[in-house]
Amino acid sequence: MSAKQDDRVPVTVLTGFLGSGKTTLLNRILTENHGLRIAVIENEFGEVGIDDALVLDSEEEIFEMNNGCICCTVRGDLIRILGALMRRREKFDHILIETTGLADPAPVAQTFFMDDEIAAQLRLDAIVTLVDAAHVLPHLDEQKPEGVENEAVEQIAFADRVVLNKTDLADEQTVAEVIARIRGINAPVEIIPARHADVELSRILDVGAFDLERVLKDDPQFLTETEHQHDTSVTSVGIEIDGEVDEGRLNAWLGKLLREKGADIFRSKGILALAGSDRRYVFQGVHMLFVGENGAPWREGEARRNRLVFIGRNLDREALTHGFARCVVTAGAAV
Ligand SMILES: Nc1nc2c(ncn2[C@@H]2O[C@H](COP(=O)(O)OP(=O)(O)OP(=O)(O)O)[C@@H](O)[C@H]2O)c(=O)[nH]1
Repeated sequence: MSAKQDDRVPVTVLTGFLGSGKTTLLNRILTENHGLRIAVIENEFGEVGIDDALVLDSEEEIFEMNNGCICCTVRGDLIRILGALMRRREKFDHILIETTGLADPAPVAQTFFMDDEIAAQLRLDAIVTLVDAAHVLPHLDEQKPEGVENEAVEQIAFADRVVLNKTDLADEQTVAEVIARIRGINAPVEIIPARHADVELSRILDVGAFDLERVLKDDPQFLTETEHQHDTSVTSVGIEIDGEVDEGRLNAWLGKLLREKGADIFRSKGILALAGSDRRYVFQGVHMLFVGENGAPWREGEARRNRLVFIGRNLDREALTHGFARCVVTAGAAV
């Protein structure tokens, strides 16, 4: 049966390492005029959830799963949300699942084959993996302890489509090297180069690309494997402090921090209240690169609460919390 004859609801799994551009692609999908009604399930890694504020307002239904990783601890929640969606299946045409940057897509994909009720109503359409052309190589090269998987490699191995994103940040030689590495992990995968995840949606949505036979050939245990081990050396530090932030101090602190520790700080993001501004300030960092921009205005009477998260290795919670607290100029209580 071809994907077009199959009347089950197609599901796209968006995966890719921390900071590779999943939310950017999600926002593109949510704002583009494709006529599809999409239900979105979002899973975020980090003690403090930021992505809910980064996903653009849209008509679509969005379910957040922030208290664990979709590929293990909250898989039960995923099944429950899918179950609830199936009971209202006439309300949407497509389901999109954004995994955390540290998720192994295999257990998420398994969900669509191991639960009979789900398998009868939903069809895994494709695993779409975002790859950050500028930052992926060191993550692919990381040596992990025995038995611990390399998530960046797994995400590419399981991809039905790779969106090779951030080609604006990498030179030609690096892009060619990244493509060769992707081919080495997953030879037949379609690779779509992109900037700011500007992909033609017809190349990634409703493409009928997930191929269970191919997966079983590469990984005969796919349908039976239940155990996998995460790299527990990657952790997160979340900070929530009320008050207003001095922009000069913030830039000096964050600039120095990411210059010195950017190899270990894989990802940073935050929603901040800058002194003198009535709009939220959104900052996003991937290793040493960071950008800040104004977001939506604070609502009347809303507490100016700064929320930040750092994800990486060897994070010094106290130094990060104190460093940020020194950028806050009006009195606030650390939470
Ligand atoms: N220069 C450049 N920046 C990009 C591109 N795509 C995304 N970004 C920026 O990279 C940062 C991370 O992008 P996100 O879409 O939040 O990445 P993500 O994969 O959702 O990140 P996690 O939440 O950590 O999993 C943001 O500041 C984006 O604006 C690109 O192609 N080029």
